[in-house]
Order: sequence, then C-alpha cells, then structure tokens
Amino acid sequence: MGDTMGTFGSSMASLFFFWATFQQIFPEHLKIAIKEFLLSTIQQLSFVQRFSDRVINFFSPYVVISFPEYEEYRFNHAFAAIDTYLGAKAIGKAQKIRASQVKESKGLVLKRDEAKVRDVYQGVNVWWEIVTATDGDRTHKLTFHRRGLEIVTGSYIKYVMEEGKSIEAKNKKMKLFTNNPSSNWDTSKKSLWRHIDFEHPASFQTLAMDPVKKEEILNDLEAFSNGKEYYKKIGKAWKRGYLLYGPPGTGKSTMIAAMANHLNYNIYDLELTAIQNNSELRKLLTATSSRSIIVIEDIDCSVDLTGKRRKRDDGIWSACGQERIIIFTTNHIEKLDPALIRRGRMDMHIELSYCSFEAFKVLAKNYLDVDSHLLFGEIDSLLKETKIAPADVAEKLMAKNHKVDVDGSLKDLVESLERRKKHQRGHGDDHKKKFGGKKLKILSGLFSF
Ligand SMILES: Nc1ncnc2c1ncn2[C@@H]1O[C@H](COP(=O)(O)OP(=O)(O)OP(=O)(O)O)[C@@H](O)[C@H]1O
Ligand SMILES: [Mg+2]
Repeated sequence: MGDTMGTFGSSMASLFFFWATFQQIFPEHLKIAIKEFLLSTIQQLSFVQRFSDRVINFFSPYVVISFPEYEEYRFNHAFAAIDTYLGAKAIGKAQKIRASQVKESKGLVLKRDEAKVRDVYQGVNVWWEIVTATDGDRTHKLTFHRRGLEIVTGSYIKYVMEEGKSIEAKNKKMKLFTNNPSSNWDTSKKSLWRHIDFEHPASFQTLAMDPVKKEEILNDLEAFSNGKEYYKKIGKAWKRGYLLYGPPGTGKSTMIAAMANHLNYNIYDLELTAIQNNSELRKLLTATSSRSIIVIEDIDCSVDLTGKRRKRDDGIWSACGQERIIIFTTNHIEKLDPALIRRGRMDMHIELSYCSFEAFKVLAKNYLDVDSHLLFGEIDSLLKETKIAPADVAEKLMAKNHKVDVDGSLKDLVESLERRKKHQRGHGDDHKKKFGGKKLKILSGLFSF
C-alpha cells in the first residue's frame, strides 16, 4: 500500500512538472492532441485507473457542461433552444445540411448534420457536441477552456438561449385571433378567441407613405421589441400604444399587418361589439399571449364616448401581460375623446393620409415595377391638388386580367385624378364617408392603462 502510494505520489509530481512545461511550449491544437494521447495512456495504466476521472478533471484545463434532452422525464427547453441556435449557426458553414419540415413551422428548417460545432464568443472558443446515449437520449455537451468560464457561464449560455428562442419564434407561424361573442364562451379559455394562420403579404417596403415617417415607425417598433431591459429599468410595463388615423383606404389595416410581419407577432383583432362589459374585456385581454398586437379598429364607432369612465381606473390594459402592442384605428380622430388619445396612453399617433407623390412612387414600383415614367410629372402635380386614397390609386395600377400595362394604367390614373380634381373643386371633400352604422358600446374604464 505504502509503495503504491509512493509510486503514485512521484508519478503525480512528474505529471505536474510535465504539464507546466507542456502548457508553455505547445500551441493550442497540439496541446489538445497531446492531451488526448496522454489521457488515453494514463487511463490504460491500471494503478491510476481508479483515480483517472479525478486526475483528468484536475489536469484538464477544459470544462464540460451538459444539457440533456430530458431532465427527470421532463423535456428540457434549454436543449431545444441550443438545438435551434446551433442549427442556425452552422448553416453557413455546413457541408451536410439536413432539411426537415416541422409542423407549426414556416417552410423548411435547415439543420447542420454534423456532430461538432465550434463557436466563438467574446474571444472565447467553445465546442458543442451532441452525444447520444444507448437509450437514445441526447445531450448537448459544451466544452471550453477554463479561462473562459466567467464569460461562458455569465453571458454566453444566456445568449445562446435567447438567440435560440428568438429563432424559434421567427420560424413559428403567426396567427390572427378574433374574439368569439361572449354568449358562446364556455368554461375553457380556448373558447374566447378563435384563430386562423395569419398570412398577409404586407410589408413596410411595399407600404406607401412618407419614407421619413416610415423610418420613424420602424425605429420605434425595433426599440420596443428590443426594449425588455429598458422597460424593466424604468419600471414601466412593456407595452406600446399606437393610434392609426386617416381616411378609409389609406393603409391603416395594411400597416398593422406589416407591423405583425416585421416583428413576427400574433394579431388579436378585438371586436368590442361582441362583448358586454369590462369584465369580459378583461378576460379576453388576460387570454392573449405575449409578442402580440391587440387591435381595436374603428374605435370611434365601437365605443360610446359619452360613457362615463371611472376616474383613476387601475386600467383595463393592465389585464394583458408584457410585450404587447395595442393599436386603435379610426377614420375620425376629431370625434375621439381627447383623454383617450393623449400622449402617455397612446405613445404614438400615426396619420395615414391621402396619396402623396412619394407614396405613389412606392405603389408604382409595387404594381408596375417602374421607377419613372413620362406621366410621373403630371401625376405629381395632380396629386398635390387632389385627395385620393392609396387604395384607389392601387386599384388603377392593378393589372387587368393579370396583364401589366404601364402606359394604360398610368393614363387611367391621370384621368381619374382629373375627374376627382374637378369634382372636389365643385363639391369639396367627398371622402367623408363611411361612418356610423356600427353598434355603440359603453365600456367604462377602457381607456386607462
Ligand atoms: N399606404 C398604402 N400602401 C400600400 N397599399 C395601400 C395603402 N393604403 C391602401 N393600400 C391598398 O388598399 C387596400 C385597402 O387599404 P387598408 O385596408 O389598409 O385601408 P384602411 O386605412 O385600413 O381603410 P379603412 O379605414 O377603411 O379600414 C389595401 O389592401 C392595400 O392594397
Ligand atoms: Mg382598415
């Protein structure tokens, strides 16, 4: 026993000495190769066998963290997030790519079909490896040098999780929810909203409006969706309210679809006429999911503004959780109670208006794929004198029988603008239509949030 211990002690001392020299002399990749060779030799020496695990851990400058697929029979969501992150990370470099069609996902999900992936984060090299046990359970193993411990455990793992989750969210199909009439609700939460897949082609790129305003809105949306830490810091609920106003056919609903597409949020289209009171509204809001846009269209028609609002209401909107955008739309901003739309309740007022020349150019590009034309000058001056909604311009530019006819469409538009010009001179604004006819509701306290 004494002999064995003595031999072991001197072996240890030699190994210490050897390791220190080895660390200084050899480059990183050689060190790994030599280390592997040494470790396998050490493992073969029977007298060290019992201690080999501890010895390896003691000497190895590498740390390994495991993320099993299942933990105590429960699926480990970290495993899935890592899987998605590594899949996306590796796509660019992978030679073998495995494509799979995942239910609930948009299109194909591409994954790297290789076991090991190297990643670099803040100068720290890490290696990911997927290990499959005999029972089929898989584990992601993360290996890195000890000196990167703080960075890896402090921020890298969190970063991987967040990236993975955000990619998962992006791949998910968006949904459009509409509320069922409260008379049809049963005891299950599922009966409150019904949904369909949301597939709308609208994008900010094809939205016809002043480019400066467009940029401002895009920046605001970006700031909101990346604002988790900011909202936490200032102690404010992570919500943002937009009021979209303007005449019919100017792109309010189109903009909401573009926002949802841009952020990959679900839409909850809240029809107030289908509910009876505040408590039902509260139930609906509580049943919405995060990363969603809650929309109330035609707010002027939906709500009786003479209805008494409770003073200092704790806010019906507090019923919905974090990461929500709330949008009201109206054709008649002048009819709204100023208390409803004051800043602080609605963070941003966005006017969508009649077609400007800038907006026309976007539509001409969308529908006719032209950037310029002889008639553009004439259209520019006609648009300055005429009120026409982008929807009506779009209608003129739309291909007839699927045939694009640039000259014909633009001529059509010029004629229509001339007619409108004459008419508007004679009769004033003919766009003050489309109001009323909708059931009015009294929903006290709706506007406080
Ligand atoms: N600014 C725009 N940019 C691009 N397309 C537009 C724009 N405005 C309207 N359109 C076209 O006109 C159609 C109707 O527009 P949209 O439904 O967005 O108008 P709206 O402002 O919501 O009208 P309403 O007040 O009647 O609800 C859209 O499907 C789109 O094709
Ligand atoms: Mg609309």
